[in-house]
Amino acid sequence: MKEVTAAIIVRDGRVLITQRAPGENLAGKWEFPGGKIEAGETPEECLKREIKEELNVDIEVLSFFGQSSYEYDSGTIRLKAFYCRWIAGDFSLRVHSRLEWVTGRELERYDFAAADIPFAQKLSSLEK
Ligand SMILES: Nc1nc2c([nH]c(=O)n2[C@H]2C[C@H](O)[C@@H](COP(=O)(O)OP(=O)(O)OP(=O)(O)O)O2)c(=O)[nH]1
Ligand SMILES: [Mg+2]
Repeated sequence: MKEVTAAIIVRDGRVLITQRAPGENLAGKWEFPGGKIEAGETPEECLKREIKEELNVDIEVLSFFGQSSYEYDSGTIRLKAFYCRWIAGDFSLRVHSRLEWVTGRELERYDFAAADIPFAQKLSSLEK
């Protein structure tokens, strides 16, 4: 099982979502940025490293948001999401094709990776 972390970065009432690039697994799907936990890493360490690698910003990991598992054809993943706060740096796209800051209601319009759908639903219900 792949253990993957995802960042729920909220700023001014909007959450950051990113689109997976062409040629990647799940290309074109939207996700909460993050990646696979490496040996010896805590989920929090993984998330800070991944967000720096992928978006070139520093974050603080605040609290656990939720966990989801999904059996893709490519294998089963367990996704752990954390509320995070941007600390420093300008967002730049290093592995994704797009990023958007969206409200809970707007989340419903995006085609999320299957493992992310429960998170998108939870965020949109928190806003209602
Ligand atoms: N980062 C991330 N991955 C997700 C999400 N939802 C989801 O199904 N995945 C899947 C896609 C991948 O098959 C797997 C690992 O994600 P990844 O491709 O971001 O891993 P990584 O950043 O470590 O990248 P790499 O070193 O393998 O290239 O998890 C999500 O919200 N965030
Ligand atoms: Mg990633």
